[in-house]
Amino acid sequence: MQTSTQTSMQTFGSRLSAAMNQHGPLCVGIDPHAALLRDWGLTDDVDGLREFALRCVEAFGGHAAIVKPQAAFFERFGSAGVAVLEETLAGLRAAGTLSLLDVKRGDIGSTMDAYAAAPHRAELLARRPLGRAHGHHHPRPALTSFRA
Ligand SMILES: O=c1ccn([C@@H]2O[C@H](COP(=O)(O)O)[C@@H](O)[C@H]2O)c(=O)[nH]1
Repeated sequence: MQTSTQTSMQTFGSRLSAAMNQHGPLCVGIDPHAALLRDWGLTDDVDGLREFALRCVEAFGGHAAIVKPQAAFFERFGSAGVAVLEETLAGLRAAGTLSLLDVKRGDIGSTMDAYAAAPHRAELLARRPLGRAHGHHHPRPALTSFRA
């Protein structure tokens, strides 16, 4: 058992390498979009989100090299969703599992839809679109939400 000081003294690369040696080279995504919550028999609200995320922590914590929650699908429920995201990250850390938080604001359609659904209260939001290689569909949900 390592202390947190010993853990923080290791480079991220050496921790990832050790985790991959132990669990294999799999990065598991947590993408709780509305259709997936429904498929799992959960409600598309913050309670359903929390249940989904905690099931993922239970399933993957201690069993995968690294886990990647997609922030968009938590942020769409505002600060309550962000609290679930924090709980998810804390759960992974407690299980000794590395996490990679995906917060890219210029992304594929499904995550841009979720970012656009987040209840921001600003008049404008700065975003950086993906490059041409990823297609041009991504800014549209955000533009639509802010036009409303
Ligand atoms: O180049 C990419 C493409 C997607 N992602 C992330 O993966 C999930 C979406 O996975 P799907 O299998 O398409 O549902 C989402 O979190 C994307 O941000 C990526 O990181 N890089």
